[in-house]
Amino acid sequence: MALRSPQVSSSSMVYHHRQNTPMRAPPTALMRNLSKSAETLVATTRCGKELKARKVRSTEQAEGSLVKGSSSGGLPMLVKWEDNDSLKSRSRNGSGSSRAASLDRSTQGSNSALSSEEDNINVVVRVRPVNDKERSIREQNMLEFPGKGQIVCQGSAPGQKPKVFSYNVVFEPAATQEDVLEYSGIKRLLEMAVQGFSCTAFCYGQTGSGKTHTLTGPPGLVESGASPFAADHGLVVRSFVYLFQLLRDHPDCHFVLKASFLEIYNEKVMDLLNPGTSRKPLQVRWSKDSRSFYVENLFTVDCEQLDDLFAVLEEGMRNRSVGSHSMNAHSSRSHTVLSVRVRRDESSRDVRCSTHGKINFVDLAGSEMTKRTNSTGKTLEEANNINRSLMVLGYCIAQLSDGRKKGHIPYRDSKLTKLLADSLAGNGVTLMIACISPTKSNFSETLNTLRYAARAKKIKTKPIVKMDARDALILSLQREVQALQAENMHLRTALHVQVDYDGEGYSRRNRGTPQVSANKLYTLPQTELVELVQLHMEENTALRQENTELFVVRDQLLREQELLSRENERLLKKLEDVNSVCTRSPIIPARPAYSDVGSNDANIWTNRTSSTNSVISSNS
Ligand SMILES: Nc1ncnc2c1ncn2[C@@H]1O[C@H](COP(=O)(O)OP(=O)(O)OP(=O)(O)O)[C@@H](O)[C@H]1O
Repeated sequence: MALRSPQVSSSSMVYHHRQNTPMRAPPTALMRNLSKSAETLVATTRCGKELKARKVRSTEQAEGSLVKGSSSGGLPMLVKWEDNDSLKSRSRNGSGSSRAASLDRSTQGSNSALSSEEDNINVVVRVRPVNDKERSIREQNMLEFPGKGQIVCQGSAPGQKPKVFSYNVVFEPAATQEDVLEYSGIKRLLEMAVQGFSCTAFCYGQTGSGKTHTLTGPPGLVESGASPFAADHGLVVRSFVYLFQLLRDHPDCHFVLKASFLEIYNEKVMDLLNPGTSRKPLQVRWSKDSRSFYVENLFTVDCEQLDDLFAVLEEGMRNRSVGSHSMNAHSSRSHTVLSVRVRRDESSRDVRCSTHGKINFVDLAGSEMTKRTNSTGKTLEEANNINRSLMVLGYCIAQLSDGRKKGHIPYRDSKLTKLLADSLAGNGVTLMIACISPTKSNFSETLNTLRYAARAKKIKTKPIVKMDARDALILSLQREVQALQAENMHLRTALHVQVDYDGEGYSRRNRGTPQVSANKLYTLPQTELVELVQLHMEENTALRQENTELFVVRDQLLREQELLSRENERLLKKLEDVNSVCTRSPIIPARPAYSDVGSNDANIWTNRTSSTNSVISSNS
């Protein structure tokens, strides 16, 4: 197994987060599969930890091709998000246990065909508690939670009607970080990332509404190197722990994890794991192969242990741009994207197949009313850039959610939307966590966020599994061969053609594709792989030809059968005519008949009238 067996059960987990142990070099199995242009770089974090990373010219392009609507052993059937009614919102007293079961269903059906059905973006809302400042000025609470994923916003002016919104789940102010892990649906995303899907969880909302708190906890917690089991840790650390649990549950698979962490600051993409002295921005490019945007030359860290993922998070959190304004002392001044790529190598039958899943955690900078945040100078410039990119995001969401409009979606108008394009309307699985504040002074921003979130709920994506082109080809050819063999067998049986089945396959004249074991397939040189693919293609063609011939024979037989039955009908009709003539004649005996049902001579031809006839003749 490329990945070292993780030790993550809450009781047995060993956590070395603050130790200065260097990360392990990438396993040799991985080295072979990386592009030759990749170079290994070593960076040292501020706490002295080595981040050994591979800088690949095009991380996305090296990832192989897409397989739509196909299945491989172990891929999950896509399950629709639960409807609103089945997911109760978290109550103030902390009850909410019934939701776990309904979300967990998504992991079932692991042998079913992978559907390419559309999937709605899952939208949950988290309401932060009233803070000390708001409490000190006795700010009014504007929100009510009637349950069933609903939020009621009281009218801000007298006589104004309350507005009701509904979502998949609503986390009330009393909800804990653990509740968000359990009931937001993030576990499903992680499970799907392990299965090969591209998944994204992003937090959206106004400044100070709790986005960073939801993802990484209170300010400074991650950087302080707190235990991974600290109650305040956000979704990211909790997801890392859950991810390693999932990997441990698949001992038959090889996993390779790679992580990257970037921020979009003033419309420039910066590498948070390799900030360098000059903070040179990275380019966002379009990949023709994967048909998505990617960041060129992004630092990617091989993560063999849970500890490695924590180091990546900690380093990125130290390097991200944070500022202060009147609404948030630790305000994110950039959008950040933390990505963990999960490569899974699995052997099923004779095929070794690799899937490339991904989980992105996106912490968006909050929208700001610059008047309220009293922004000036640098903070004002940051706020303008943040608001501009969020406006483009909002426009894309509005366009995508309107099923009637099929027009242009302006992804290219900002770096943020370029990088989120695939999550919003592409081939990914997406969770949006809309963060809001409950107080009256934030009312209009809260309404805006709730409207955004309601729109996002209507967006559909079409999740697909990413596989290596070679694996995808061999897998699909083998499936086709199997389907054709089954058809062949069926046709031969129907036509009573002799079939010699030897346990491995049917005895065939020209077919002799070698059965290569899973391990051997992996070690085969390129030339032999090409030969194997060619053999499969030849076998395919031969089976197709034979099946076509069998179909022709079957059609001929069907035609003959039809002719025969017509002839039968004609003869029967003739017999009827003869019989009717006979019954009309007093001297000719009537047609033969079956003997009475139930008599001992059932189904034996008798001629009831023949005895009568003999009587008649004797009488005459
Ligand atoms: N659910 C919560 N429980 C307790 N404290 C919270 C909660 N949500 C937010 N806070 C606190 O409120 C403050 C602001 O939250 P946070 O920095 O996460 O907001 P933000 O939406 O990320 O803001 P910005 O967009 O400006 O970065 C922080 O001190 C945070 O710890």
